[in-house]
Amino acid sequence: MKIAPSILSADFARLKEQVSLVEQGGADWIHIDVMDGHFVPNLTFGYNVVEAIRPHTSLPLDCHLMIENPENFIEDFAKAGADYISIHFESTNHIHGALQLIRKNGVKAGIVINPGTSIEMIKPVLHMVDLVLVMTVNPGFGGQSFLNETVAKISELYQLIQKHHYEYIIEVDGGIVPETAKICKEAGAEVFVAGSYIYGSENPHEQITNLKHAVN
Ligand SMILES: O=C(CO)[C@@H](O)[C@H](O)COP(=O)(O)O
Ligand SMILES: [Co+2]
Repeated sequence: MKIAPSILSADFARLKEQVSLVEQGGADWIHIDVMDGHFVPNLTFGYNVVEAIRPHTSLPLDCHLMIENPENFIEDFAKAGADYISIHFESTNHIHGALQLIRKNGVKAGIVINPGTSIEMIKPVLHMVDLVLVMTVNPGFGGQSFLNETVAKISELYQLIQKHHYEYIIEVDGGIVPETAKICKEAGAEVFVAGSYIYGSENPHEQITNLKHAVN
């Protein structure tokens, strides 16, 4: 089980320290939310932030691209030091090619499924991903409430791994606190993204420990 703090809720003026803080607190991955103001109604940062963070942590950098036509930036994120690049099914007309391009650049490939997207849509690419990121809120903002109706999708994705021997792991993102993390873990999730629960606290270390206890 892996805990992936999302720097979306970190203090951007002290990003280097904020990344070290969660690394020392037991985080397993660093989750990086990239938003373009088109695919989602919010704007964050680009691959230059990945490049800036890379020398300051040994943890895998998990890049969640909420951008239109992500294929245009995959090489840049790979060169910047991304370990995982996850793209939304709806963000490109060429999902198959974009996922191929991620792996071609030596990076692990993830597909992201929105609360309103059915598993049926992503079935044709499940054999070619290392990760399926299940959005447990609508993408675009931190601090939203967990959507219970997304849990059935985690279970379905987990059953598909058993049935077809797929190699992906399941990550959940949005509204993750110990209670919701436990529900997702029981459904088959292995990676738990948390932004406001960790960085919104005076004691991020304690919050990471709470999440670990809930899922281990
Ligand atoms: O991708 C996103 C939001 O679009 C997330 O990664 C958020 O950063 C999660 O924030 P919390 O719900 O944990 O506050
Ligand atoms: Co995210």
